[in-house]
Amino acid sequence: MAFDPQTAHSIATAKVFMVGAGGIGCELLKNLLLTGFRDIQLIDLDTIEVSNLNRQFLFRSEHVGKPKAEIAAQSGLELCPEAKITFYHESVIQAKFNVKFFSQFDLVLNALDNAAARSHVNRMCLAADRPLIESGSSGYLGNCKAIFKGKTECFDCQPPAPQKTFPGCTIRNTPSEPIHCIVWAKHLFNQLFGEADPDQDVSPNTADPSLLVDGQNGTGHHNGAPHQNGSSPTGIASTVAISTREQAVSCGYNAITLFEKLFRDDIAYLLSMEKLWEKRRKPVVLDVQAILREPQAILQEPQPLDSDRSNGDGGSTAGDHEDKRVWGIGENARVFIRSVRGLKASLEKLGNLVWDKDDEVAMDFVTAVANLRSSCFGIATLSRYDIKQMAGNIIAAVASTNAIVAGFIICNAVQVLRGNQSGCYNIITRMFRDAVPATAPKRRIRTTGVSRLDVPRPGCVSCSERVEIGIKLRIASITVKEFEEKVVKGYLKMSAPDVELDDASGKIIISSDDAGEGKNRDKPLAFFGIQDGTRLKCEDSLLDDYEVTVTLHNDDHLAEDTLFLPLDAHVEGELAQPTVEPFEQAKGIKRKLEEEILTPGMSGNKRVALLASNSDAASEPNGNGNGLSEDVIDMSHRF
Ligand SMILES: Nc1ncnc2c1ncn2[C@@H]1O[C@H](COP(=O)(O)OP(=O)(O)OP(=O)(O)O)[C@@H](O)[C@H]1O
Ligand SMILES: [Zn+2]
Repeated sequence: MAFDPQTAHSIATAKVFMVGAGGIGCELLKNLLLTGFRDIQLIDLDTIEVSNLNRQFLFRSEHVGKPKAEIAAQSGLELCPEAKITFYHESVIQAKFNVKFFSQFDLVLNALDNAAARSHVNRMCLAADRPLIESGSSGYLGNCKAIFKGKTECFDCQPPAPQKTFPGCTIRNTPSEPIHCIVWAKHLFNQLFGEADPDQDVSPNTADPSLLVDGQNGTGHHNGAPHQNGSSPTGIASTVAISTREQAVSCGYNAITLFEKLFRDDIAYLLSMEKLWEKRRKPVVLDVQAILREPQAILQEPQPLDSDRSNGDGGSTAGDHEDKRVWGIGENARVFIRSVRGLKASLEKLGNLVWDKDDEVAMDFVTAVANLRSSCFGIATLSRYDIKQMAGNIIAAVASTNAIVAGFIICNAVQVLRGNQSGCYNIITRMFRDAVPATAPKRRIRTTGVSRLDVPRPGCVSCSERVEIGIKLRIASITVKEFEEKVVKGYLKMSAPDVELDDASGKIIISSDDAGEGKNRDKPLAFFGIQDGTRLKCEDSLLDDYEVTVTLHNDDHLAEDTLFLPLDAHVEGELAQPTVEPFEQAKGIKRKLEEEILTPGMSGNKRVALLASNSDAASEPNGNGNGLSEDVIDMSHRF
């Protein structure tokens, strides 16, 4: 009833593909059906967890453990029996969902939670020339935008936001906050049980700039730092020259020996770097035998791990309560010993482990290690629950954000079906502190800013026509594995790459058939006769015609921590900016509405209605008929 007959017909006959049936996906499927969409295919690889139920309302407790895709389809059909809903309980990153598959849809809607899948669907839609509506939420922040091949910015046009990192010296030598010890604990996990990463060294760093005296490097005699293989002034032999992993292997992962190395010997070694502690509080060494002898250590033995422990965002359970208690030092020591034993057994059975916040033993290990290290440095210890939030970068999902984002997906979708690309917007919703009027108590306001879609970024490896790129790297040292992971998969975003020499030999360097298991992966590129100026042909076997030719430029002077540098790499700060700063505009309009329109004393609910109806009215003169004004509207309402 709300749409003109032509739009209503387009909606009823449109064939849409919805990718992801989680927080945004559940809202979106409901919206699609209520808007009149009747031909929907949806995909989700996951099964339903208890912690999903608070916001993923298509699922009920009896569905826990069942596929999200199946139950979403089933609940959707209950809501709208005349709809045709097809579901797939699997990953969208598969050869069977090829360009031909994507080509059958009028519209693809992403409701995903990870960059790899988003980037993949983005590529598939570009290859199939199908409009994509991309969306995401993180706490109170939500975003939705439409992507049209060659006309607007694609998902890969903007590089991902950099992850927050800490200086290596803070992590290895001078932690001062719980998060420093948590990061160290995760690095230690990888060193001991996972794939060792040289950037994640956990042993004392003798090259710490704080040790510099008279411009000398921190390994000399004049700076207070002992030689790497020498004895520290405490008389404890330094252990830093041997890798943490080698030491663990040589002691058979004996938990007590490891404890003594990590929380006694290495701390003593740090103490011997006297310069570090001139202006800082000195750490203390822990005595594991004394800690374990303490009666409270036995009394405070942690509860056995139970299976109903909350996974972070679910309801409250007995395990949940236990998770929020801060352990005593004896408990930390005992959990350390127990988790080292558990992880050692898993390592022997499964090979290298990957840290996962939802793996109970891995999480126990990180909690105990972080707290023990905090105890050495006089930093507050935290509960397992808090450490899990920080270690897992968990940001609580907010149902209202998902609902708003899913609403805007429909706004954009309807414009796509009307063939009105200029009626599609980049929409960002978030909370901020209310500053108006200045005298009133501060309140939190949700504001939604809407800006025009940006044009594609020239040189974007996903959406630009150019398929030739240049890359600077150290050909003699970068391995095939690093090239595949960081350049071909990471930078070129290929899911299942085939790489060969672009010459008469056509020698294969990386094959998608090997699935990352091929031999010679640890050899440097130079091993294959690759040299300065060699060209490589890279193809994604999951895409029919996505091929990039990469010219390799040798550069032995790249910064130590830089593996490669794309020749068209844009400098930070030069990134395309949104054409309007959505929040500034939204804030301005909100202020205007408050000053000019709202009657003082009006109740909260009426304000919401007035703001909403005023937004609708605002669209009239501009005449794009989508309920959104030409450049920006404000949908703010008060909480
Ligand atoms: N490659 C993929 N193929 C299909 N579905 C995917 C893929 N990657 C992620 N998904 C799905 O996308 C959905 C994203 O939803 P959401 O962000 O709400 O995640 P969630 O796992 O349900 O929630 P939370 O992470 O907060 O517990 C998930 O249901 C997830 O299974
Ligand atoms: Zn792009």
